[in-house]
Amino acid sequence: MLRFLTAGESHGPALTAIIEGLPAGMPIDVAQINNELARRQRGYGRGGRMQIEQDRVEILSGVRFGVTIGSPVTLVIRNRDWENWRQRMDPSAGDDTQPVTAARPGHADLAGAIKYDRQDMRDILERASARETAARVAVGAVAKQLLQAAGITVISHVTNIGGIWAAADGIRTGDMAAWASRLQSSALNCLDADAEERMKEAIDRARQDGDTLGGIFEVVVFGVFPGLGSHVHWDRRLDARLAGAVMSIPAVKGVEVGAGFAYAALTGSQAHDEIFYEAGRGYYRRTNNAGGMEGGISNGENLIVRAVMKPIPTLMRPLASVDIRTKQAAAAARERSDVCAVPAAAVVGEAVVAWVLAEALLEKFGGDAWDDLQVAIDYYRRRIR
Ligand SMILES: Cc1cc2nc3c(=O)[nH]c(=O)nc-3n(C[C@H](O)[C@H](O)[C@H](O)COP(=O)(O)O)c2cc1C
Ligand SMILES: C=C(O[C@@H]1CC(C(=O)O)=C[C@@H](OP(=O)(O)O)[C@H]1O)C(=O)O
Repeated sequence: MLRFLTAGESHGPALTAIIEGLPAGMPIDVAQINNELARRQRGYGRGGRMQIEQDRVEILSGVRFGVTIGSPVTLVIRNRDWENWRQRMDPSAGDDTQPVTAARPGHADLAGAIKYDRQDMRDILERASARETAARVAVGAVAKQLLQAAGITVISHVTNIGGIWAAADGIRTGDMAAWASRLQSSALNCLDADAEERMKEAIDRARQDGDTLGGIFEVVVFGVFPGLGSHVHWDRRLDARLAGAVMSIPAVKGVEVGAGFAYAALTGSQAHDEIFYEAGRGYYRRTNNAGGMEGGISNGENLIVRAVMKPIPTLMRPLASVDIRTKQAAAAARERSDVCAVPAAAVVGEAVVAWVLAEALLEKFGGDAWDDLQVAIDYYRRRIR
């Protein structure tokens, strides 16, 4: 069984992840993990924190000479900002003279303070912060390396920021490598250069107004063979597991698979992807409204998962709130913050999708030893050809 936990506060010393259940003998490329961490830090509209951090992973266990040995793998990402927060975040001593008491609508502050009986909402926001997604991207980067060996690649792109749509339909069927290299040069992880300019202007306007923006990103998975996930029980359905994983990204409020909510306006004959067969190629579809999954099982087409991110809750022109000490009206707390983080959320989306697929892959093929896994995948590929 493949599983992971993360720990760490946003302004604490470090983020930590422990991955258990990786096959022994799997090569781990640290540079590739760091590349994913750097991708998550990019994106027009991010705040001052990303100028401070230069996320890099350290591996503390489970790997020798670049290869897994079957024991739990510990990943650590140190917070450079910790030096500036020691006084207020030290685990053993210190005293915060600036408690956060005016809850930000849209953040975890108030609900978390009530639930955990905290008078300083920093005790909540430090862990609710999407800083945690750096650890998940490191974990996802390891999952991506596992998937690579099976020929599966996960990419993402931004389709909407602040209501501005980017044209990008071709990516769902085209050449993955070409899309990936085009996305590399985009400030917003977006394929439509005109839309990107308008999105950047909208982000500038929001920043000037003390406001924030959300948007939509899409994750596309190339090279998936049929048979990951299962129809036999609710918690084995691949679509359900992917939706849950993507919904767990802070600020994600909706997830679609394939045609998603557009299905409402289609008839059955328009909606479903007709089945064809060609010797050598096998079964295939000319459309992919299903987003590569039927009955909770991958069907061999590209996986397509979209998610909407709500606007960032911390506003420089704060909304009305209440001070939890006095119960008097107060402007919501202001902290250094992003104006828009949809491109970063898209990279996190790739990571969580990669993780779910890695889990499903090992469930299907077993995962004690790297070479056993390759043999099992090769056999299966031959069988379904
Ligand atoms: C990559 C990323 C960066 C984020 N940056 C900020 C930020 O700078 N300020 C903020 O208030 N919220 C930010 N958020 C959103 C909050 O973390 C999120 O809204 C909060 O944890 C409440 O959770 P919920 O929106 O899922 O209810 C970010 C989210 C992501 C995915
Ligand atoms: C630190 C990250 O994102 C943070 C997510 C976040 C939030 O409230 O979710 C608030 C901001 O943190 P800070 O208050 O330190 O500026 C973001 O920068 C990161 O993505 O690595």
